[in-house]
Amino acid sequence: MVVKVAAGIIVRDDLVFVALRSSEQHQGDLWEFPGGKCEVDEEPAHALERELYEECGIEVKQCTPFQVIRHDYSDKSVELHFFEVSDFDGEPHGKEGQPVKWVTRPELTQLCFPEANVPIVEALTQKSSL
Ligand SMILES: Nc1nc2c([nH]c(=O)n2[C@H]2C[C@H](O)[C@@H](COP(=O)(O)OP(=O)(O)OP(=O)(O)O)O2)c(=O)[nH]1
Ligand SMILES: [Mg+2]
Repeated sequence: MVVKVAAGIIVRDDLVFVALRSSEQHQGDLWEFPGGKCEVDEEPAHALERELYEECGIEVKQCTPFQVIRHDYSDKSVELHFFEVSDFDGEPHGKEGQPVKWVTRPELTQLCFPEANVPIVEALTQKSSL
């Protein structure tokens, strides 16, 4: 079974917002682009809006599909729908108590992300602008 996930690359002023997954979560203690699993029959864009409100307290105003990545971890297969989130209402924060930070794109390469995120970090650090 493949788990469908929506994740948001929240950008503002050339900074990207990232959150730390808790140790209890799958791929725990690694940095992530906030998001979560799509519910049954839920479109990824809708899941993105729902998850970013639940986890970061923002309302997405503008988002663009960025990349879809299918990845098989040893214990789980995921299909990650990444979106660029370029406009939103509210100030992103760790609404569920998770550590969060804004980083420059070069700084993304210094952080430990789940394996599936490697192509995303590469794309974000190679492009001159998102
Ligand atoms: N949100 C997010 N998940 C990622 C990223 N990279 C990556 O491999 N994943 C994986 C880890 C998980 O297996 C899955 C996302 O699940 P999640 O734990 O965020 O789901 P959720 O927010 O619905 O959490 P929960 O209700 O099950 O606790 O996708 C990423 O950048 N962001
Ligand atoms: Mg989540």
